Amino acid sequence: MSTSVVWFKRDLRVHDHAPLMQAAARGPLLALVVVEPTLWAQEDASLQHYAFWQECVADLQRQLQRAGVPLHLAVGEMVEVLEALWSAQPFEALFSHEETGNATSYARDRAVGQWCRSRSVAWHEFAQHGVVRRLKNRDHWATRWQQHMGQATLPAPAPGSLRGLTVSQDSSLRGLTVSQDSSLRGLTALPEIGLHRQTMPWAGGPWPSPTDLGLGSHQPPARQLGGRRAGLQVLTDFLAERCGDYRGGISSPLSAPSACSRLSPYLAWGCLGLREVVQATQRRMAQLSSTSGQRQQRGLQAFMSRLHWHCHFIQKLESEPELEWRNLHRGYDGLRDEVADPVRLQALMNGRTGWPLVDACVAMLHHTGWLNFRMRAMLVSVASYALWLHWRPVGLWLAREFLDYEPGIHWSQMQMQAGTTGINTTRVYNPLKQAQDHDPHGHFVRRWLPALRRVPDTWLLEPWRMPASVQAHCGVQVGVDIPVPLVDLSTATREAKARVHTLRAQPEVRAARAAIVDKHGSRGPLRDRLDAAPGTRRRRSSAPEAVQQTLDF
Ligand SMILES: Cc1cc2nc3c(=O)[nH]c(=O)nc-3n(C[C@H](O)[C@H](O)[C@H](O)COP(=O)(O)OP(=O)(O)OC[C@H]3O[C@@H](n4cnc5c(N)ncnc54)[C@H](O)[C@@H]3O)c2cc1C
Repeated sequence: MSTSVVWFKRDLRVHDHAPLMQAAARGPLLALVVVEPTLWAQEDASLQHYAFWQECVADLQRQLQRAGVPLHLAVGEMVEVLEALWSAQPFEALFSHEETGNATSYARDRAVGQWCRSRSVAWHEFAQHGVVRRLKNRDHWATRWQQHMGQATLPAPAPGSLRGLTVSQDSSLRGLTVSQDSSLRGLTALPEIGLHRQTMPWAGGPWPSPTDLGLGSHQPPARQLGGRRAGLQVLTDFLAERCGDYRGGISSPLSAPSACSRLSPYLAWGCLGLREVVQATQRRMAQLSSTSGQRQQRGLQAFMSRLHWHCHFIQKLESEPELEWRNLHRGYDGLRDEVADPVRLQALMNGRTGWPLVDACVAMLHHTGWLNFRMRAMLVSVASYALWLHWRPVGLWLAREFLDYEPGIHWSQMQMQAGTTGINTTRVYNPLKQAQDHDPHGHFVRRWLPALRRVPDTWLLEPWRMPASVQAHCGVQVGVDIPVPLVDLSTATREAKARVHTLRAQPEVRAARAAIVDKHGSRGPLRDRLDAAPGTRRRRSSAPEAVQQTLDF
């Protein structure tokens, strides 16, 4: 019999949780979540993530309590927490899922590995989805994904079945220190650190306040609620009904909020395991009759391909952690200035670019914490081409705005949409064309931008062009109620595309593609589908460069 600590990170559930079950099979365990101030102080973290995380942790605590053990909350840097725990109650093993996180969590994991070796604690890490650690290239990756998803899911521990590890003296854990790195954003003094075992809710107790963690004050008023219970409701509802609208409904920002599954935050924080979602989807597909359930069947097939993409994109960051902050294809270094033009960046972040669909998307995102894929891609495309902003500062802002921020998907997608991977088709979304296609009657822009409610239909696409007489008639002033775009959209985009294409055509830039395809490109029949935007039509051509140049403008 041996004693273990089970460390919950972005896997906040007890179902299909290999670390928990393996630790339980060996003996008593201590279930642990940690508020790590350095992680929360990073520029990609925001208050909505913290609030959602707290809701997930509260739900996890209920799940563990049912299984017979309390959930322990510690506040501090992970190595210091482990050291304090170990001093109070030595343990032999640490169990957790592998995490493909940002540079800070990666460095933290390396430090934890070192600490474990120094204390002869065995660290057992388990794959949480189809991402493969230490992968050399993408050959056979899709087959491995299928195998992983096909394995039986682990049940939740039976009620009262887990044995807890008792820590003798909470007081002996006091006095942990927090990194005082002055570069940390707004980190102020933290409350006394220790190991706490109060029952939920922990309000006013050991949770550090958002201010303590430097997390700002904005919460999207209509964000999704955290926790497994909420995640299961969303899954059930999607599989039962909403999946019928998936195909055809996911591109328009009007239909997408209900046509999309809305599972992303629950997958990002691990309240639901990817394998259980894959298997629930397969079961539902088998249940649906081939005649009456055809629409839903087709929706679920398309949805399944996205579940595949989930891991395909996270794998990129797992295999190349640097893509979080530098171009995947180094030939694109220097293309855009890493220091963003502050006026353009602010206009984008404040939803004041002047292009109605762009500004409406920013307003919706700020209110809900969510946006559908096509609108995310359009935002990044406008930022990267028309506004010529580097993907890194734009990506940091969006990471904070997306409730479902998942570093592997996020940074891979940011680079793909900004055209710096070197292997993907350049996709430039024209926000005016997108508005015509996906919001032809202006319902979406009028919902999110009140000033446009008074603008006549004729001027809805380009309201800044309204003649003075029309402005006076509808009581909307261009330059005050409606911003004037900072650049001429078609000229700026044309110039941006020309710059990218000139660079791409250089022999050394072309030559470097092969190595990137080998490491990151999808293989076989999935190859094109995996990297394509949903609903994007592709030009058929056998010449790779011709495929690369396909433009959606
Ligand atoms: C610039 C940019 C940044 C993005 N950042 C994130 C992010 O931080 N976190 C995140 O989960 N998704 C991200 N996406 C992908 C996608 O937009 C979201 O997964 C999706 O909108 C979430 O809504 P949903 O769960 O209803 O999606 P659904 O369409 O119902 O898809 C189900 C699940 O499949 C996965 N998925 C769907 N689309 C993609 C995709 N294109 N690439 C990889 N996985 C996908 C997600 O896990 C999603 O929850 C980003 C896309 C872009 C263009």
